[in-house]
Amino acid sequence: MCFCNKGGSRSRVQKEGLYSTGAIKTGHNSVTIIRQKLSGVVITPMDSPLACLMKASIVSSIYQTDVSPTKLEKISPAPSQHSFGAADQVLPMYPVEGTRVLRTESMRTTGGKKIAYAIDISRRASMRDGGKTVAFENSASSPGEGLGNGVVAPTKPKSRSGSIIGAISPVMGIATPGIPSRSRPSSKMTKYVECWGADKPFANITDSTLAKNIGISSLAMIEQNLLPQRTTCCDCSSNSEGMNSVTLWFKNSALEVQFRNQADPQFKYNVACAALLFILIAFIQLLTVRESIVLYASFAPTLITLLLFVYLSWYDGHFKDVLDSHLFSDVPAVSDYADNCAKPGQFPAVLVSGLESNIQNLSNISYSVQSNFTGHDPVLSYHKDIESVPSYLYSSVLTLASISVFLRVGFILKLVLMLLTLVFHIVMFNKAEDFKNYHDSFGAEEFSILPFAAKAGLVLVFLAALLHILDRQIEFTSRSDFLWKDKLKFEQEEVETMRGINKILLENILPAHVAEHFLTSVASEEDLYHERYSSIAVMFASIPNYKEFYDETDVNKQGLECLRLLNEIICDFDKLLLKPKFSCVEKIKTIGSTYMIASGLRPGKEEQIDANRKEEHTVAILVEFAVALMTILDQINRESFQRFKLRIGLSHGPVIAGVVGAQKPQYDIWGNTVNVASRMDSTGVMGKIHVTEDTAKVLKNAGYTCECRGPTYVKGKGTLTTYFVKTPSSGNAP
Ligand SMILES: Nc1ncnc2c1ncn2[C@@H]1O[C@H](COP(=O)(O)OP(=O)(O)OP(=O)(O)O)[C@@H](O)[C@H]1O
Repeated sequence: MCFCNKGGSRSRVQKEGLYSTGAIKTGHNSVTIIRQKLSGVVITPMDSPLACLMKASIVSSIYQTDVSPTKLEKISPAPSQHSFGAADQVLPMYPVEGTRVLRTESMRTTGGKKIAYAIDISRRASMRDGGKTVAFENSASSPGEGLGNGVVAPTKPKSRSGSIIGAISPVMGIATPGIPSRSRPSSKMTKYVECWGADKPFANITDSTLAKNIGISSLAMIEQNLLPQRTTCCDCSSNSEGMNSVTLWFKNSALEVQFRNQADPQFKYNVACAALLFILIAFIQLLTVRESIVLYASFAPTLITLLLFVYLSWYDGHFKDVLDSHLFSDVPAVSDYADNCAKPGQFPAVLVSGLESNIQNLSNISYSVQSNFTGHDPVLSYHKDIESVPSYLYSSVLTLASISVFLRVGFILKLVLMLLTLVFHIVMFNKAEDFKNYHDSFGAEEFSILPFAAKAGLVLVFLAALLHILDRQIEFTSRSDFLWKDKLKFEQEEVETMRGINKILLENILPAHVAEHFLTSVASEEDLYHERYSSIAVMFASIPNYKEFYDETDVNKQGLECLRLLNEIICDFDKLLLKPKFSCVEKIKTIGSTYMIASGLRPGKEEQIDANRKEEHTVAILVEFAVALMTILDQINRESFQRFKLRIGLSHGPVIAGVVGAQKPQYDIWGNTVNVASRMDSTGVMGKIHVTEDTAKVLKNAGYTCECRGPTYVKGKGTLTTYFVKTPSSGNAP
């Protein structure tokens, strides 16, 4: 096998980001092979500062000394000096810049034979840097020094959960990516886990306790950080974090843009109310003011415009299509209105209120002014005119109120509009002859020193001031609300992440459908979780010669290196489970070096398939899985110079599945089928799939060839006729 990364060469190390190989070979030949392998390693330098630091950490972990990046750079390449001698020989270590990090464990002795194995730790230490790796070649030295002494770089097994937690750790505040935190849980968390009982594991995982706690902490956070301590309009700005004290704009411009672009679901109601108000004011004025063509002409355009905007705001989606397709396709401002109208601070909003407030009043007042010049039968209409003067004031009041209430823009723009309205109205009041007449007729008794126009102006100024204060207060509240929601959204995301982690953790230790049960179950449901299956397939795949490999010596850190290799094997087996084809295969557990799996454990799945076909499928898929396991192990053997072989036992039939345990609940299956499958393994032959007669029948129906083994004594069952399934490796593929 070649480690080269050229062309289509099959390098397991390069294909998968996680690997260490171990090799046990006997005698000098094996060592030579290792040497050949090592000299074929791809040389790829790491050049970034981060890479240098990583190099340093790797080197220091290998040497167990502090190696700085500078020191590392000084290490000269000497690939030609690989030295592999006799098994016990002390070999020098040469860090080779640009080659894969490799360690050659010192030789170990098993059964009088000298054994060596090499461990590639480059991937395990996650030393990848843009596809480049650094390599060190080493061999044995005295115990306690260098690589040859069996000291292993402190690499972490990359578990599924580990990687997941690592991936989400920034959100959760877990510092080390990819490494599950093993720190003691907080007392709150401990109490929470203590609720898990034998009868109800994972209890409370979805109940409201956690949510309540989160809710309380949210409220506390809101009180502390968001809600102003004193919410009077005068000092609200001083308490506002992140807001300009005068304009109340957010200091963060992105947040400001976000705030301004918020959709306003109330907009259409505001437009409708503004239109209604206009119609009412117009109606009142029609009753009080002398009718004339000028009056009607001044109302008409405003009314038409307002009604158009009401229509647009209520039927925006539909009308936008019409606008785009036919009427106003050349007028972007109009055709875009449908999109914009729901956002406060947009042009149409200003226009609506502006039109409504000003045109209507201005037209009325200008009519009043104008009536003095047109001389509309002054004798007859004199009394009517001066009696209608207060209605101008009331209309102005309503105008200011409509600007304040219905106009969905910032309070500053509202203030500007109100000031403009005020100035214009006061000027018109002063010019209107009717106001003077009214003052002469009715206003002389109270504050006669002030003309009625001035009194009206004062009223309007006070009103505008009051409305402005209210506007400011409302805007402050809505901005605080926006900030609050923004922070709450962030916290909500965290809660969602927590839920996600819960789910992932559960799904990592339980089959997905069982995890789902615990995540969604309610307290009233049955306490002990269990399922009965009439026909599932169970498989035990053991590596009998792993026992020979396993050894507890100083060289392999009291068995740690052997365990590392087993972990690699199991991890690779686990990866198979992720294939869609094996989605119905469930890993139950590992027992020592035995891998226990079952298929058909998903209630409700494949219901469309009839019972016989389902049975065939569950058994056949396990055989396929077994073949895949064998292929994987062969590959590992090739790369790590091992001779591991799988011995597989398979059976099918009814089982009962359930979750047992309180603090560490475990999903498991029980029944005669499981016992028999286990016995098929223990009485089986290395490299073969051993099955019962019933299972062999099912497999034959599914198209597999089974070779009768003959009567086999099975403890607890007596003598059974058993079969070996023919697989590609056994020469006769089905
Ligand atoms: N859920 C399970 N997980 C792992 N192994 C199991 C399970 N159920 C049964 N086995 C294994 O199946 C084998 C057969 O079980 P059985 O109950 O027939 O015999 P036993 O007398 O309990 O086992 P032994 O004689 O090996 O001690 C046992 O070795 C047992 O460990």
